[in-house]
Parts: sequence; structure tokens; C-alpha cells
Amino acid sequence: MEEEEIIEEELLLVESQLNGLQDKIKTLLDQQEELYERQAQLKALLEISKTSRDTSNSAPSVPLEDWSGKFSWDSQVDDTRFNVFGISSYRSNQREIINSIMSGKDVLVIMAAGGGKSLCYQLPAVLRDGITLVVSPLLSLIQDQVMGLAALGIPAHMLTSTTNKEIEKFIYKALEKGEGELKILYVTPEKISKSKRFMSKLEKCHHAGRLSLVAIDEAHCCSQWGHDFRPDYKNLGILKIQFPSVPMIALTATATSKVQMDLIEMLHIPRSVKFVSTVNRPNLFYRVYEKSSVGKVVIDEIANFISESYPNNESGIVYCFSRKECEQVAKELRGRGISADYYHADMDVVAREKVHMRWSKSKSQVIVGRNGNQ
Ligand SMILES: Nc1ncnc2c1ncn2[C@@H]1O[C@H](COP(=O)(O)OP(=O)(O)OP(=O)(O)O)[C@@H](O)[C@H]1O
Repeated sequence: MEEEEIIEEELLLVESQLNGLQDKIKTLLDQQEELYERQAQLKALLEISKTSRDTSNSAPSVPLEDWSGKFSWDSQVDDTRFNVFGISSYRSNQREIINSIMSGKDVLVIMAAGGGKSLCYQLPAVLRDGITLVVSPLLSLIQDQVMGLAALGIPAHMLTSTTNKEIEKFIYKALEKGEGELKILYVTPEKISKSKRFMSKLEKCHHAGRLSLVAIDEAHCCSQWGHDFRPDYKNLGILKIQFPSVPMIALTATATSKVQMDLIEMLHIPRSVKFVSTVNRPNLFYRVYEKSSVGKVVIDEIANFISESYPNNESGIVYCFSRKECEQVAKELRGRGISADYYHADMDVVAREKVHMRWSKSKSQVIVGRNGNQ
């Protein structure tokens, strides 16, 4: 009994020391974040000061705050926004971003997921002469974008490991000889870092003055400090080195100051105009439910939640930890009358595309996948 009391006493002491340590760690992390913020501000100030010195003798550039002013392309941009994209008004920063790209600037965009980043490069892509190259990390994202653009009548293609030979030939001809209709070309970063053939065609396209814009989607993947670092993104710096005159737009929904500095450096766009929009998403909300410890009950709870909250088959995604779990959960949901398909990296490309298409066309309600579609 006495021994237990001693142990309990020491346990309390250790727990209180741990709590004390956690508070200190939190304070240190807050301090670190503040210092990174300040470091980024100071570096940006230095850069601006250097840039204004370097450009003081050249033609006057548009001051930062004037990207919402009047431009010669205003009516064309508005017409394309409405008649091609079917969008009646701009969201925050979209017009300014489009104007800075149309002016030939490099641009860094930080905008919340779903905030409307795609329009910021797709609209200039339609208006500028030539082909826009878009680098995006995931096949599923690319497929989604290409499908959406095709529905709007915009000639867009993707060149990935899944592209068939005929389309590949069409794309290479468009790049090399300017034949055929191609405005927007999506590739994964591996194409840039691993395909010499592709890079040589791109070089020819640029040489002929037909490469109009380079867009790097999910640009935080460049940075090892980001939450989703992808090694092939590290090689994207080559694009600005090989095509310095082509404006580049880097877009991300999540970038701390440190990640921003990192990706500006890696992509070689030190003079980029930066646009930061609020990350607040008023249409999103989070709710936490206590999970049952019994697997079957959890599935019942998920199924009930879906059928009660989304009685009109509104689509959604269930995230799981493992590929096996994705398959099991999808099967169990189907057994409870919910049209669910699983989606993960072990599936072949055709099967994945089929699932994606079914879901996009509301033929299935739920996709059960893993974070990052792994
Ligand atoms: N100005 C606008 N008015 C109305 N809808 C818009 C506007 N701009 C974009 N949208 C729509 O908002 C949706 C989300 O846009 P988009 O896919 O470009 O977001 P995103 O910022 O790229 O998101 P993510 O980070 O998730 O890729 C799309 O359906 C798009 O058509």
C-alpha cells in the first residue's frame, strides 16, 4: 500500500513536469513562428528594396495596389469570364491576379482550397497567345481539371503516364509545330524531371514563342518545410531557368511564411507579386463525433450520418488510413445501401478513372479514399 502511494506520488510529479514542459514547448513554437514571420517580412523588404533599385531606370511598373485598376484587356477578360467560364463576378483577388499575369509578372497566389485558384491561370491561358503549361501533383486533380475545361469547350489535355499514344503524338505536334488546338497542357512534375523528350518539345515550343504561361499548382509541394513535400517538385526550378521570359504563377492553399520563402527560391521567382487571400471558408464546418470502439458500429454510424444528413445523394468523401480499410469501408457502406466506391494508388489507372467519372457524374455518392489519394 505504502509502495503504491510512493509510485502514485512520483507519477503525479512526472505528469506535472510533463505539463510544464509542454507549455514551454508551445511558447517556444509560438516564438519560432513569430520569428519566421518577421524573417519573411525582412527578406521581402530587402527584395523589394533591391528590385526597386534594379528597376529604377527601366519603364515604370504597376504599383502593387494598382492591380485592380484599368487595363487594356479588361473587356476581353470580362467577356471570357462570363461567356467562356460562365462566372458572373470575381472573387477576392482573382481580377488582380489575372491582371498581373496578363502584364507578364510572376505571381504567387495563396488562396484557400475552393477559393477559385484555377480561374486565375485558366482565364489568362485562354486569352494569351500560345500554350499554358500546368504542373499538378495528382492524376485525379488533373483529370478533374481537364474534364471541366473540356466541358467549357477549352482545348486542354494532359500528358501523364496514362496518356495514350495518339494523344501524346497530338500534344507533341502541338508543342513542336504549333499544329492542332491546344491551349492548356497539364503534366505531373515527373514529366519535367524525368522526360528529356518532353522537355525538348517544350523548349521548341518556347523557342517558337508559343509557351505563354507556366502554372505550378499545389506549389507548397516544392518545400521540404511543407506538409506535402514531393521530391519531383524540387526540379521545377528548371522551368524559370529555361524559360525566363515566360510568366510563372505558383498557387497553393497552404503556405507558411517559411514555405513561401522556400518556394519562391526554388522556383526562381524572387520578384513575384504575392496575393494572399483569407483562408477562412465560411461554407466549411467541422464536427467531431465520438467513435464507437466496435468496427461494425462505426460503419453503421457513418452510414446513418450520410443517409440522414445527405438524403438527396449529395456527394462526399470518406477518408481512411489504409488502402485495405478503404475497400472494406466502401463494401460495408454499399451493404447499407449507400453507393460507395473505393479509390487508392493500388488500383490501375482505368479503374481509378472509372471511379472518378462515376462520382463526378453523381452516379456514385461516396468515394472512400486516403489522404492525398495514395
Ligand atoms: N468568381 C467565381 N464565382 C463563382 N464561382 C467561382 C469563381 N471562381 C471560381 N469559382 C468556382 O469555385 C469552385 C472552386 O474553384 P477552384 O477549383 O479553382 O478552387 P481552388 O482554389 O483551385 O481549390 P483547390 O485548392 O481545392 O484546388 C469551382 O467550381 C469554380 O468554378
